[in-house]
Amino acid sequence: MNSDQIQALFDRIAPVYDELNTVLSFGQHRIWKQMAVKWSGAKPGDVCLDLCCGSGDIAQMLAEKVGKTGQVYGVDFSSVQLAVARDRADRRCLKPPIHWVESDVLTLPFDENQFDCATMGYGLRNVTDILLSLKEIYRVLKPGAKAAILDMHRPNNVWVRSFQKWYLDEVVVPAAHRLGFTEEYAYIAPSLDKFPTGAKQVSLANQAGFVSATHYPTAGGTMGVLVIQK
Ligand SMILES: C/C(=C\Cc1cc(O)c2ccccc2c1O)CCC[C@H](C)CCC[C@H](C)CCCC(C)C
Ligand SMILES: C[S@@+](CC[C@H](N)C(=O)[O-])C[C@H]1O[C@@H](n2cnc3c(N)ncnc32)[C@H](O)[C@@H]1O
Repeated sequence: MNSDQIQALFDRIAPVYDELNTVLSFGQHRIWKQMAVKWSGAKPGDVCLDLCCGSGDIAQMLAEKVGKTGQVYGVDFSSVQLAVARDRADRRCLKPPIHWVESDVLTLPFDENQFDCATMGYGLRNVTDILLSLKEIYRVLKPGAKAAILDMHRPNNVWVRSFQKWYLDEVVVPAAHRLGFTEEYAYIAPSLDKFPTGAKQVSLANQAGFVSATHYPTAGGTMGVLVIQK
């Protein structure tokens, strides 16, 4: 899929996105997202960036962490996801208010060395150029700052991998089919098949210039968080 097709896909599924994530992950996605926020090192007063923010779960968690002296920027190229994000955050009257930015994360509209931390949830697997995306994150982070990148992962254990494939094909796609989004959710499995493993992600992060990079598998290896430091 090219970038326009990915953007259109996330525009289309925006109305069902949050609820399906909660149902299909049994609410666990919020725990995985909190892990990424914690490992990004976000603290009160920080200026943080949430890339591929979608409907804004992680940006909201960052806003709670940085408090009213901090700032949070949520970036996504799907205007419909951003509208959902803005609406959800407005209803919570968060302090600080989150700056919602419509942009491609491969060409971020920010100067270099601007952010104290960054997060990305389920975004890296969807960008068309992973190395370029990591280089852009590197460019906008301050020296010493960290980013935590959460995404699905292919587990090493063959039984868990079989379960994951079965779950995606036989639970996720049929659930989405009932809502009219078969193709959109059928895209997850092949995108995961070609997504680099944790070790390869570490190598790409090093290539992008990060001084340290560690991949932490979670949820039996079906998810992973790549933690990188500039
Ligand atoms: C946060 C989740 C999904 C995000 C997501 C990412 C994408 O790239 C998409 C692309 C296209 C359409 C939708 C999405 C999308 O929603 C929720 C995770 C749901 C997973 C499908 C759940 C996978 C669960 C694992 C097999 C392990 C289950 C462990 C559980 C604790 C029992
Ligand atoms: C699976 S959603 C994740 C949303 C949110 N981070 C979460 O964890 O729920 C992926 C998001 O990445 C966005 N995205 C994918 N590629 C992008 C790109 N190149 N630039 C900006 N946003 C992108 C999509 O529009 C979508 O909202």
